[in-house]
Amino acid sequence: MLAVQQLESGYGESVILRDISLRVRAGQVVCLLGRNGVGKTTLMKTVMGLLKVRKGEVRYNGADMTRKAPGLRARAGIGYVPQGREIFPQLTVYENLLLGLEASRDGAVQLPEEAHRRFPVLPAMFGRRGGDLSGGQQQQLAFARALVSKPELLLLDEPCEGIQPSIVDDIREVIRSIKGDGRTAILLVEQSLEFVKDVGDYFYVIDKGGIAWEGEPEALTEEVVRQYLTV
Ligand SMILES: Nc1ncnc2c1ncn2[C@@H]1O[C@H](COP(=O)(O)OP(=O)(O)OP(=O)(O)O)[C@@H](O)[C@H]1O
Repeated sequence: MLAVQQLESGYGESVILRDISLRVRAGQVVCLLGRNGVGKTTLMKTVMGLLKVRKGEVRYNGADMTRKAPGLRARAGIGYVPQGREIFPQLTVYENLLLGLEASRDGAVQLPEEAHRRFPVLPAMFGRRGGDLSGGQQQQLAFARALVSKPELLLLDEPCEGIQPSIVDDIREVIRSIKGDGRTAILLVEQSLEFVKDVGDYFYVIDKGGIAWEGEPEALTEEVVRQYLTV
């Protein structure tokens, strides 16, 4: 469903990604790995349309998205949970969730049950300001907001960063249950190898601007980890 071909992207003069090709198939959880600063977030932003593609292309369900605006990609079914969550601190939890409807493809005006079924802690906090939630709760809110539009592809950038273990477990369960439903594919950036090995179907390792390694969970050996991931 997502096909990235020979993508080049970066900021100003600096080219961060030189030649990235990868695929995400329907219902899969595909994990992006790589040392700090190799460009994982840059790739997520480029797929979402927040950064320009300089060379190469991004195709989604066969359509060329390379020059499309982020809003259009969202309405085509791509959801995004950015690193650092980016919820609206002044808006309530409920209002933050309502914003997720902007990307709905079916013109829905009410929150689908989907939005909080997977995060049972949220309804009790609907009236609270987003900014008053803990980091872990904000992460759950950002995740739930992205699910409001029922995306077919979800870009999840480090959902467990700086989160307490019990919420990491909740997020793991949500990813597993999304995977179980088979309606939403996930492109996941996450530092914890234990976590990605648990939920991932396929892995890409970024190094020096390109895909240095790719494979299935069984192939992600200690040696691969040493070569591309250990600092
Ligand atoms: N807005 C920006 N302007 C200029 N350079 C940037 C910007 N954002 C990131 N970079 C640079 O791009 C490179 C890739 O950053 P990116 O955040 O994509 O890496 P990452 O693999 O996601 O890292 P991490 O694992 O630490 O989150 C880094 O060298 C970073 O300093």
